[in-house]
Amino acid sequence: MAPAPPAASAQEQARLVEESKRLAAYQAVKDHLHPDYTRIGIGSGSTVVYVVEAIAALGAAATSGMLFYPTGAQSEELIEVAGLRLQTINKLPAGAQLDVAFDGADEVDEALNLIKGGGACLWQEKIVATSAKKFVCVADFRKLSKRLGTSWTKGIPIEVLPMAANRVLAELRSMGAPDARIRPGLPGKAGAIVTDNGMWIIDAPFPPLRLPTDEDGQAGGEAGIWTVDALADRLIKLPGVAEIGLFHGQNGLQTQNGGAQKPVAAYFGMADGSVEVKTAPS
Ligand SMILES: O=C[C@H](O)[C@H](O)[C@H](O)COP(=O)(O)O
Repeated sequence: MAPAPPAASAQEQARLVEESKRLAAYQAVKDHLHPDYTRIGIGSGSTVVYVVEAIAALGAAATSGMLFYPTGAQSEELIEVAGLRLQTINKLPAGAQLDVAFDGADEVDEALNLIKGGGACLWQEKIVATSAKKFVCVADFRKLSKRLGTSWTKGIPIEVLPMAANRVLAELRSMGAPDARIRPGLPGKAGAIVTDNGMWIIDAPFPPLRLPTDEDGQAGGEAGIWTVDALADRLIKLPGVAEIGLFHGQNGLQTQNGGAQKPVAAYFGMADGSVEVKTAPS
């Protein structure tokens, strides 16, 4: 039997991950940013950096007629530094939609449900994604998963009003996430992390979330086992919860108030240099 190939060094692994993010972003922009688009949503995180890079690389002649809508302080800065035209989602005329929104994810399941908020951005991301005619997800190979909560085990990020955080924590623990905790601030910041919206984040690790097609696909919280939709519907109703990092429901354009939380397509940069595209079931 041939000896197993040596494991990639940490440095090589990090390079692979960055390269796969870049590949996914460039492909997603190529496929989904049409030249006649005028309103583009830009998400948050390290993968979106490459989305903005890919858009800026098209040149001013291609992008000068486009307005870019951020999902927080980081993407606002990315847009400005790239020389793209910044606009706020609050200025979107009534009844109008973004042509497309690009964003990353922490985990994507086979039905294109997402966990988001690993970088403490999720509320504005959900507003921008659901304001778009089509939402496109960009990610690296580590994010591709059969069920949410399998590879992203830090928990579902939940944005909460600080004065209600302990009440929400108690609810989450009784719902099947005994290790739910308030996310601490980064080094140099005492106390909890504070979001762009002045809220805190609770990370709630639940057992992997089921899909309706699973054998136990009706799981509604018995013994802490949930489907994505049942858990999301319960979480968003907890008093004190501002928004949740589960993007779920239907794919594609759906309501009169906006589009879907789930992407129409998810682009994954793979370790072998290819890009795998998963599209929403019609
Ligand atoms: O809070 C952060 C956002 O939801 C990000 O889009 C998500 O965490 C993915 O980030 P990254 O592209 O850095 O993995």
